[in-house]
Amino acid sequence: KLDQKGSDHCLKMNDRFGFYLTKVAGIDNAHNLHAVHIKDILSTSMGNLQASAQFNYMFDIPWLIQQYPVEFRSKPLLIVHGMQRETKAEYDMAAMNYSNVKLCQAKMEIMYGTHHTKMMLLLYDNGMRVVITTANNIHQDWYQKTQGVWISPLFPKLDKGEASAGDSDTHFKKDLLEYLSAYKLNGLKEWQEHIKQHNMSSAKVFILGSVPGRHLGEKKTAFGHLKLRKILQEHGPSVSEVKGWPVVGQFSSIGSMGPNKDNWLCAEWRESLSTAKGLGGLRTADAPLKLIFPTKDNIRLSLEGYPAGASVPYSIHTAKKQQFLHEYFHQWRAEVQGRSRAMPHIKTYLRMSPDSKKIAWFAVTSSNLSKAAWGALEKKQSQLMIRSYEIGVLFLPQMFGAEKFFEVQDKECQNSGEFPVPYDLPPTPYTKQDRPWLWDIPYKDLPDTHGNMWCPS
Ligand SMILES: O=C(O)c1ccc(Nc2c(-c3ccccc3O)nc3ccccn23)cc1C(=O)O
Repeated sequence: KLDQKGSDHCLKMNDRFGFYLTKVAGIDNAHNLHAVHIKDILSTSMGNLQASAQFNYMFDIPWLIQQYPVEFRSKPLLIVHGMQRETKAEYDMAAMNYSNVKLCQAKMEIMYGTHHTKMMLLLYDNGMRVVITTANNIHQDWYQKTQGVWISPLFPKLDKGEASAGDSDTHFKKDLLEYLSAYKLNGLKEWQEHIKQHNMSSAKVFILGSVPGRHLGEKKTAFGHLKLRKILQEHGPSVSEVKGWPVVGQFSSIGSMGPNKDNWLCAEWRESLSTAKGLGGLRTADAPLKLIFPTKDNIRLSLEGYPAGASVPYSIHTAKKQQFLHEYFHQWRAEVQGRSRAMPHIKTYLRMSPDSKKIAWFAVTSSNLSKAAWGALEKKQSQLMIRSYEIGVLFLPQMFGAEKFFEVQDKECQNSGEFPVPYDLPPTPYTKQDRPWLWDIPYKDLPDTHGNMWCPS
């Protein structure tokens, strides 16, 4: 269905970028025309599935199996997770009911890391697809939230002796293989082989991966925010073109980033996201930073009500150590996509023109605003320490035949060149009364959409 040029005047061209939002229940269906549900991704219209691999943080295994068409439910399924102890045992138990399901536990050797990566590898009889998303493999992540999905083109199988390594200008295949080999898991070897046997030259996005470790030397720029810095240094906009353009970060959780902005956020991290091509030494005036994170009232008045906040785990213990963040906060507003009340679990990052009509690049990823996900430089900046597994994709205009920048799509129907940014630009600052959503304190003053209060135990 996704490759069919629908009759609906808006439907065509929506696979230009391969970037979609998930369907949201309870809003005008006009806002779901370009959106996808997990059942659409796994449907027979996408290919005759032979086997699949599902990378994620949270799994409801029976629910996941139900999302496959009945004829695909007994195909080999590899589940890659990072759970340990009781939760690992729960997953092992749940999988026992399905003889076609195998589990693969990612090694979590650095404290506080998570296996956050949300990715599907789909092997068909005539090729394969890679899908990178922000949604967990549980019902509520695909029900009333704003989530992002990138669906690759169908990558054809390489002929046996085919010379070309089947890679793209963005080194998509090489970077995906480098990411998977970093797990050092025998259980992934067969999928690394499947990827080697397919022609991925049609991939126009860059891979942004994170793998736990202390990455140095050549590997220092292979993952995390230094990978993004490296791509922007080489292929990004020129310094003169984006001088003073704001960096926008949008996410659903926030890690601890030190007592002031210059520890990591407005130094190392913003340095990478505001990188431009050319005169490396030329320090552009610091790029303005706009951070989009739901307010308490965004959550309270959302389609789900306060329970949406269970997926926005920002703790008061962390928040009170970094009040400086507050000045950068902006509300969640997505009138453009009819999703102001569909709380964000998507994570996106972009560089926006001052008039907010253009963007120099766009990234969608599992990475929240945290050192665990993006990495933090250590030992006199000689190594990048990352705690979690993450993956995302970066869109650069020139890879999609756009002149210099992407025009921001400012209404539902997308014209060819416009990029469908999932929320309203420019972002709306918090009011004086607004507070960031904190998930571990009670809210008993005002009821939510369903008339309930929030009393976390
Ligand atoms: O995407 C997201 O915003 C996201 C954010 C955090 C997250 N981890 C997480 C963790 C945790 C466990 C171990 C070490 C670090 C941790 O943060 N404990 C909870 C509890 C409830 C919800 C999430 N929790 C998972 C996701 C996700 O949905 O994948």
